[in-house]
Amino acid sequence: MDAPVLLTGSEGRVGRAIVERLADEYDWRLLDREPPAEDRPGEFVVCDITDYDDVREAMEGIGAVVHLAGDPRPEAPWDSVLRNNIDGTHTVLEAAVDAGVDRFVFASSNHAVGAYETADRTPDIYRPDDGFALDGAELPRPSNRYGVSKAAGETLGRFFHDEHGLSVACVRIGNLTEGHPPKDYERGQAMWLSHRDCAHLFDRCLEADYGYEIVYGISDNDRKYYSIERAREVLGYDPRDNSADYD
Ligand SMILES: NC(=O)C1=CN([C@@H]2O[C@H](COP(=O)(O)OP(=O)(O)OC[C@H]3O[C@@H](n4cnc5c(N)ncnc54)[C@H](O)[C@@H]3O)[C@@H](O)[C@H]2O)C=CC1
Ligand SMILES: O=C1O[C@H](COP(=O)(O)O)[C@@H](O)[C@H](O)[C@H]1O
Repeated sequence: MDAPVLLTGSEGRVGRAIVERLADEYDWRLLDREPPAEDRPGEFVVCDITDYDDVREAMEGIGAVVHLAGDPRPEAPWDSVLRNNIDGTHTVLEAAVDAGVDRFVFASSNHAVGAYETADRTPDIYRPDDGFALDGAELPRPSNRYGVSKAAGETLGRFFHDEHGLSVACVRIGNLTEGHPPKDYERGQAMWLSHRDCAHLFDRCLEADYGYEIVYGISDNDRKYYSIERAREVLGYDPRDNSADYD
């Protein structure tokens, strides 16, 4: 990717995991409603993603967008996810297409499919050797309003791909935890995403060729019940971490 990459939500957990590891790989333009707490590579834009004019200006000359900005709380109230996650994502997509951006990588979530974790399936699905698996082709089944907003973002991406030819990758991120998987939390261990694999996965989303994809953003955990085969096949994702290595 030779053109600059716009990453929204850069001051958050996922944004920092990506940019810290890929600082020299791309010409970054970082965006957040909060100013940077410390030096960041490239340019920095402080604006709210719901402000079309500001976002459109930030898109000038951009080749690809990594869209992370939003309310990440599973318990977030409807007014917040409606504004930040749904209207905000629509605004970023519209500004990207208007600016001629080629590629859009969207931070979706495990909560877009959380309701597949039914009482009869859990906790067994969080353990190795259980046969249940999701592969990204299944319908969304949100477990809360936040998950609804993430499923809406995926569908917005599908529309902008079909309508405008934008390459779109939706990454259903599991549980990003630095240094080791969550402790004493089987769900978190099943869907752990290490910082190293997170940066690698988003790097592949910026480099691979695809039209519209939904993939799972997790490390290669023995406990996983999300398949990462599509990410391997289409993106060349090759995770190096496994939550079982920390048992
Ligand atoms: N951390 C995780 O394990 C997971 C994160 N995700 C998703 O990844 C994305 C990033 O998550 P985190 O980094 O953990 O969240 P975070 O809360 O640490 O970072 C989000 C960043 O977005 C910014 N932001 C929020 N609303 C904004 C707006 N309207 N305009 C401009 N900036 C805005 C915030 O200032 C913050 O710096 C989110 O979309 C979240 O839903 C999905 C699954 C798991
Ligand atoms: O989408 C997200 O999911 C992770 C994992 O969900 P959890 O309910 O098992 O914690 C969550 O940690 C993160 O904050 C959220 O954005």
